[in-house]
Amino acid sequence: MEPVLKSPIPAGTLTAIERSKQLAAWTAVDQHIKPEHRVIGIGSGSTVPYVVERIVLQGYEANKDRVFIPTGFQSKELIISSGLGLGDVDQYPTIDVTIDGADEVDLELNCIKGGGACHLREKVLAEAALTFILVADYRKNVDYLCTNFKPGVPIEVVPFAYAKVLRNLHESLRSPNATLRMAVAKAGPVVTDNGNFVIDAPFSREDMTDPYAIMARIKMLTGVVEVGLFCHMAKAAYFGNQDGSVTAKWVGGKVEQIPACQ
Ligand SMILES: O=C(CO)[C@H](O)[C@H](O)COP(=O)(O)O
Repeated sequence: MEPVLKSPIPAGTLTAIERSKQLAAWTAVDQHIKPEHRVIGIGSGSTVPYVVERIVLQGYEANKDRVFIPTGFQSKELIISSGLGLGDVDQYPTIDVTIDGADEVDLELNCIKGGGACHLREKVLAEAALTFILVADYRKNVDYLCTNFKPGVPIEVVPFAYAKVLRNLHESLRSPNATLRMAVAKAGPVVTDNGNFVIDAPFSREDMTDPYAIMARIKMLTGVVEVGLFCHMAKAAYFGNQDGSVTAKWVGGKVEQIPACQ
């Protein structure tokens, strides 16, 4: 039987923010996950379940020969519970399309990622992808990074180096408020899927005019595993808006307003 293209979530039960995440995710899937795509990267966060929701709605025939690569524990569980085929990036180092969320996206499609502490695997899957697409709600659509997302740039570090990297950030990299991310329902720091810690480092507007430069400097600090600044990687970013439309920003500067899909 052909799938019915509608959300399994009853209409009207989503908040405005959740609806905007869903709109972005659905539009990105409709535009970028095509029948010929066999290996698909699935990002992390609260927007990505809507990506998987729309992929599932493409139906059994479309999905039966596909492999889905997760960026962490959450997306692995999502892939399995949705009945999709699971693979890993060491088996599939070339991915057709990766779709992922973002904490903030600037005019040039540079973005902050790692709000969910998954940015190491997320960056590997973004780099492995022939096409990397971002999906987010309207709050993430900014001109400069660190505008609305106040925690700053997530930096994954090996545990024994965290104090040294914090000192480097405070003293040499102009991020005096960089802090170790603490867990909420556990005493002590957040531990990533890779067994590492995360530092959140806010940067000034001046530094965020050239996020690649600051990313390169942070990456050079010994003990840093990965930086949650993804520069010059995304082909397009989709933002769900409060009025039901979707804004698509493309690499090169083109901006489109897309009516909501049904
Ligand atoms: O980078 C991420 C996880 O490491 C997420 O993609 C990012 O935090 C966005 O999440 P959400 O869709 O919940 O806003």
